[in-house]
Amino acid sequence: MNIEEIKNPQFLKQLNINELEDLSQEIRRFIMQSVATTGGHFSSNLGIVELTVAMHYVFDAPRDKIIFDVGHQSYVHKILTGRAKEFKRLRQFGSISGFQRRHESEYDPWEAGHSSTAISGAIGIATARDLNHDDYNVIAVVGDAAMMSGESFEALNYLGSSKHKVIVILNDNNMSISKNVGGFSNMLSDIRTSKQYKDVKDNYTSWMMRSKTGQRVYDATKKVKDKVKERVLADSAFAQFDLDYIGPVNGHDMEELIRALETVKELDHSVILHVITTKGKGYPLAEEDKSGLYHGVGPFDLSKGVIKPHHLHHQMWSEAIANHIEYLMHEHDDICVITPAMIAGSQLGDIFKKFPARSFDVGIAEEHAATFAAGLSVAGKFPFLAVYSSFSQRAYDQINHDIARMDLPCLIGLDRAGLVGSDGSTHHGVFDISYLLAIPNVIIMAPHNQYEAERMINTAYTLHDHPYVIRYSKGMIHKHSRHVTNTLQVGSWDEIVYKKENKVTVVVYGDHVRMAKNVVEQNNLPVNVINARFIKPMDEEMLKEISNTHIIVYETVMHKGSLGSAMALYYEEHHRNVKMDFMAIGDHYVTHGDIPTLLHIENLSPEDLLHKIKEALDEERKS
Ligand SMILES: Cc1ncc(C[n+]2csc(CCOP(=O)(O)OP(=O)(O)O)c2C)c(N)n1
Ligand SMILES: CC(=O)[C@@H](O)[C@H](O)COP(=O)(O)O
Ligand SMILES: [Mg+2]
Repeated sequence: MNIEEIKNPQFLKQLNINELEDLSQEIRRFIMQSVATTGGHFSSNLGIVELTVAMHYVFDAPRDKIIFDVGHQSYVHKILTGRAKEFKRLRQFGSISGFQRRHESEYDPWEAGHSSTAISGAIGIATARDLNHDDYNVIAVVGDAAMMSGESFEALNYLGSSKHKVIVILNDNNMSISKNVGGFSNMLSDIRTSKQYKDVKDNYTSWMMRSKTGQRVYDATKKVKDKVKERVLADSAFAQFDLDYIGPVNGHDMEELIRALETVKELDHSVILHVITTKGKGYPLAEEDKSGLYHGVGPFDLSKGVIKPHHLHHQMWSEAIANHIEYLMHEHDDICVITPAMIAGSQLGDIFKKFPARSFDVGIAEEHAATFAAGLSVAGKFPFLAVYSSFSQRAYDQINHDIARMDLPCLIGLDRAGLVGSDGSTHHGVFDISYLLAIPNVIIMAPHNQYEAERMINTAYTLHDHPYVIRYSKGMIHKHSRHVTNTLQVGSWDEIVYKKENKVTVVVYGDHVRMAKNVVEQNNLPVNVINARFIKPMDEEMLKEISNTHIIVYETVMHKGSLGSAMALYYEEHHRNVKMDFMAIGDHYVTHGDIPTLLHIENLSPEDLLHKIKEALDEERKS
């Protein structure tokens, strides 16, 4: 069959088990070839092929609502719902997102990108369904790592007492991006491997095979399961939530999956269906991957596998920051490192190998990560919390209430700050300055090169006086092997280009310092470039010095709550009438795509900055 010709999943209901299995293999091959060409989320989608085909065989989307938690594993769903042709331009500007998006399809009733929202959303939809006296099914497909995040537990707790039926499918591949962590994960492993469960599963599965209807199977096996529940499941989380549980079911056995889905479809109450899958199924290198190398991939050669590009002279910001933290950890044993499930993305692998006693992966639990850091700090440790800017939004109150209010010495590394590109609106790190500026005691830093980053980290550790935030993008920077040990004056800005007679000043920070310097120097413009490397506190001397020039503040964050807005407030409070232009993101979400294109559509390209500078120069000439 030509996968790209699939318009909707209705055809599945005419297929027999063998045909469904053959189709699954074709879809798996399509995903391998397509994602290895464009990049995207690879192993999660390879592992969920049969489950997604079986769901669309048993349920009737779009009337039945199928929600994928996070949504990075919804490629099979998108292929079955008429979007296969778009995979040539997956996650590119103007084409389909890598997550469920409601504007894309009626088959996407929900959308996400951040983890652990599916069950809460599903309960809301199911409640509305019953209030409207409607009767469709609501299915939330949740990965084992997403299941272990706070919001999932809040929702499960509520679901146990709610009369609005939701089918929760736990897609358990025992992997987060890298190895899953935590007590809950260990409990799932016990279920997955317990002898009692193996016996029941084998018998249960054969009972299910013989049955004609799911309900009879369910009734027939209920007694056995209650027995098993007493022995194996009694202490399992699901039993504690007073939620019914069915499984574990082999997530690559089409017949078993269909039987199980038909059973849960007929039940008159909420249920957790536990499905065991293999992340990366069908591509051995991905199946064996425990480090997250095949979770999110760039384009790669399937015959060779993902080869981590060795950046001889360049490195990602994450690497530069992690390398310097590691360098300090050798010297100072009070430094601890925390990550909420992003060891690979935050390049912390070496630190976890070298300092296992002082490195903590807390799973998808940004709230816990931040307050855990606060606890370490009050007890005399110096925590480095590495967290993506957009994921840190989950920990707003913990940073505010547990860290800043107690004014605890620590360092928060906000990775993926600014526009991230293909992950799109849920992942752009464009809100952190807005949410941090209002929080007292927090010091916000944005380095423009490795040396400045290392000096900032040294400053935070040496002064040991406040919570410091250092924000850096997904971009690459020049790699220096030598580490620096000196510090910076907190709140000091830096004159990259400065002449007293210049009438226009560009204020930038982070990656954009180099861009602005290039624009000014390549066009030979009489314009100052100021590196506002401390977003908070600002450099008040510098603010006064440039206040008689025409100031252009350029940043790739939301304008509301930006550095520019803080500067305008400062000048207003100090009764200085200053000409200011603001180049930042307006009151909307930025879609997915390559960064140059996104900058262009946001009027934030280097060309846009050049145009703004020329306008300001003209205005100054005329005045
Ligand atoms: C709040 C939040 N934190 C972190 C992430 C990054 N993230 C995306 S997928 C993922 C792992 C998901 O594992 P699981 O739920 O088991 O799904 P699988 O990929 O194994 O199918 C993580 C940590 C996120 N999307 N949202
Ligand atoms: C789905 C998800 O949230 C993560 O996989 C994220 O896409 C990782 O982003 P990076 O690729 O920037 O590490
Ligand atoms: Mg998983």
